[in-house]
Amino acid sequence: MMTASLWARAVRVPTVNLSRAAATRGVQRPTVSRRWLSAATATATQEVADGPSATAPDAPSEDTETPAFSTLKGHISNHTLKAIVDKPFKLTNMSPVQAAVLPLLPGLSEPYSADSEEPRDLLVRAKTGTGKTLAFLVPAIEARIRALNTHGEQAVTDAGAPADKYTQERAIRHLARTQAGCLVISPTRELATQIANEALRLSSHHSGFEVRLFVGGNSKQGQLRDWHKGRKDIVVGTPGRIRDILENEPAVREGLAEAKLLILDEADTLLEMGFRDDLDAIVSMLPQGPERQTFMFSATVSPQIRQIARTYLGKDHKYINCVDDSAPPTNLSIPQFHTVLPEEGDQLPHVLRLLAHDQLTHGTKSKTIIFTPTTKMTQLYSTLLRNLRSTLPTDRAMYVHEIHSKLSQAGRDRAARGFREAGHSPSVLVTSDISARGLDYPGVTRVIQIGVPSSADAYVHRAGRTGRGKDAGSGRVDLVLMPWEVGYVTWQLTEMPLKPQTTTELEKQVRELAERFDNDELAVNLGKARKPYTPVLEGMQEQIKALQGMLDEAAVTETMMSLLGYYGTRTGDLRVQGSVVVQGLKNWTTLTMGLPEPPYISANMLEKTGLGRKSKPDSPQRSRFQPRGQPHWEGRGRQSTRDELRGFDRTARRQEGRDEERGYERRSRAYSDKAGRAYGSESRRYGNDRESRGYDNDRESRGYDRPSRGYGRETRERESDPDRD
Ligand SMILES: Nc1ncnc2c1ncn2[C@@H]1O[C@H](COP(=O)(O)OP(=O)(O)OP(=O)(O)O)[C@@H](O)[C@H]1O
Repeated sequence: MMTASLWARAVRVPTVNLSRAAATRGVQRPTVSRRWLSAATATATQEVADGPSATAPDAPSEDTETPAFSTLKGHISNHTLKAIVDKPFKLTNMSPVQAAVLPLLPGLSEPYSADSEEPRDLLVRAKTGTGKTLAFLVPAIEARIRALNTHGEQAVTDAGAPADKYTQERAIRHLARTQAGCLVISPTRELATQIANEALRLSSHHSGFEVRLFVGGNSKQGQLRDWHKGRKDIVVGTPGRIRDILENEPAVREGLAEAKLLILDEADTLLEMGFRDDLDAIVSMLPQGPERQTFMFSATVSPQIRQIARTYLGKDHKYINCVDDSAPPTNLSIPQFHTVLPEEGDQLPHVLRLLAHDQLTHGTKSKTIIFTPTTKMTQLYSTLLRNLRSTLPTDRAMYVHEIHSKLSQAGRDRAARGFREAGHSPSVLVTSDISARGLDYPGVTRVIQIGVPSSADAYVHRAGRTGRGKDAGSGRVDLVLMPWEVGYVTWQLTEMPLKPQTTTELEKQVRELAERFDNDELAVNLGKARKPYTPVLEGMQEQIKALQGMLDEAAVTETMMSLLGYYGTRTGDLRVQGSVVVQGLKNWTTLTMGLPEPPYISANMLEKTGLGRKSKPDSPQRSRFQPRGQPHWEGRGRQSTRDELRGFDRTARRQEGRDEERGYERRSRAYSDKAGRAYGSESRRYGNDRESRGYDNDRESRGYDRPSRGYGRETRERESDPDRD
């Protein structure tokens, strides 16, 4: 359990004012002890909206300890408090963001009144993994309970009977089934599902409380059936699916038209252009402010986003900033390293050594998330790692999961569940940025980022997948860069506490750990790890070489094309010429992936990616490794080869090499046939690999505390539906 000292070390906690209404009812302000347990590394500020970025007048200026949840007694309902301090959460002390938000209750959860002078809308910024979900769900539940009770009491008054329990309960039941209490929007399906489950856990002692989930990728009909059947206390969803349902389902529109609380989690993402249309459409169908209360939460809130946020928030909203702007935005206690590879070919061995280092440090508890820039890269790397498990101490005991947008929703759910519940075997999750925000996988020991992140904020959120909640203070982050990516650290990640680590340093550390492991000197449980490991480590390069001989050329080509697109918009951030990126990626195909020569890149393609004029005719970089000639083995991404060729590369190919294109296509077809025979349907190849089948059977049935109400499991059986998120 997170100790008070850990939270206290992270920030100073601002005191907060109770609403006038609460104060007049004689509710006591929770006591906040004022004591620092150790030197502060950051400060929290609480600002009045539109005011200067200054510490709130009542923020403590001396050492402060975070308050215990028990101090909320009388401010929140006993049932909610029980869920927090007893089962299922069992928490003792509030995190800084919770200490800033929750003492605003009960005033914060009161229905709108024109007389109210307290700000009711919140914009909240707090570091990753510090419990923002609870900080917004507790007020959401409390507001719902309060609204239901008020409605029930009113019904009794209207009926003229002083204590008519039946009338009261009937009125509550009717309201709960017809009007939604709160709408929570999150950018990804996984995060929405996670929030829905947290809401169920937090409301588990409130009899009959129900949470509805609307996300893409799952059957809309099923979600609508659930909607019509049950209560609508809290509704959680992704923007696309919620908009779709609001626009096309009058019953849902009616129910949500009365939702008095709107919560945007990962608000900065939702306020970016990609989601704004959906968001505007949704907001137009909800009650308008000030009747509607709006909360926005994120770990990253830029001044621009703050400006946009004002459009959706009341003029007197409260900005609660628990991040010290003069300190790094990531969790300081997590060691963060960056490695600039001497050459592109060092990428795969370095990543494998990082995994070996993690296993030799954490044993079977090793749990790593690897972020890659694109979906294709995620597919390719997960395949590579699956086939290179034998180079690691735990050999084939390691599970490799993958999550990206090309996977069916059932596959995504299965992978997320498998990784979340991994406990007795080392696990790796290879993922695109779908998993960068909000997801709370317990016990992640390390985050590896291959290539530069899409922004400094993306770095913060990715890094925040480790060192969370009770694990704050543990974990590690590694950023692995190709030689020409170094400028990103200098120019874009200046605020991050990154330390350089060379490939040679890591190599030495892993070698030393391996020797200690072989000599029985490592106090770490590695299960049935292979011993001695040192010879395996020495043979790693050979194994990589052998695998390269079997790699699917088309998969590598497609991955490179996706990387061209990714880096095409980032040459400014990297401070390099487009031609340097192009050459670097060509080197990656030969030196890391072992192609005998780099794939052809058309002028058209270069233009489309913004990487400049037609690159010089391919100047083959000689691979250090084995040339081709061995049978293909698994072609990730092959399915879309023809589509992609049609999309951007085909014209050029037609102009400059019809024969080549025909050959490429022929190889592609031949491969597809072979793949079909070998692996059956695509879904079997991508979703039902051996590992998945292995853990699904026994883990499927487990769930959260209330299996019948947990989200995310039933999706496996349902048809994936191509609706927008
Ligand atoms: N007061 C607390 N003490 C200890 N652990 C807590 C506390 N509050 C929440 N947690 C746990 O901390 C973990 C992270 O919480 P949560 O997912 O809400 O973080 P977050 O701030 O929303 O992170 P992100 O910015 O990545 O979305 C969860 O496992 C949660 O149960």
